[in-house]
Amino acid sequence: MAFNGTWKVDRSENYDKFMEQMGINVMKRKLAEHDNLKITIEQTGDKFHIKESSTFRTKDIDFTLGVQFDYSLADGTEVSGAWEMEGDMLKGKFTRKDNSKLLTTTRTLVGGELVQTYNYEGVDAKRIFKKQ
Ligand SMILES: CCCCCCCCCCCCCC(=O)O
Repeated sequence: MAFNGTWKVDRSENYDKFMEQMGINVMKRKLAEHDNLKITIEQTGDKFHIKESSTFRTKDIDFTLGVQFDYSLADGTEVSGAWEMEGDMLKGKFTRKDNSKLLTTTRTLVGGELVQTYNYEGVDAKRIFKKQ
């Protein structure tokens, strides 16, 4: 499956502003900018297993496309939502449990890189991952 493999973050765009909009304090944002995030994606049909590793934590996540699940962001913010596949793009819609606001995210492959976009309350960001 196209997303399968291990992806290491290479660069980010507007990620600091996005995290600020999320309410993350400046100290945590500075650390998060250099989190060395690595995700391993294993897709089998509509089921995904994700291994996430960063300077903050390692975490295993299992989800099925279209099925809601709970997830804790690295800063502890809890969200609930689901991923859907639309064409070649993964689209995620997650709702924060603390304030019911929507965080949307997409994953797509562009020129051999995995591009993940984020939107929260009008602020967009991107993180671009290279395959290992
Ligand atoms: C603390 C910075 C905010 C980062 C936003 C991350 C949004 C991720 C949404 C849900 C991810 C589910 C698990 C996964 O597919 O990797």
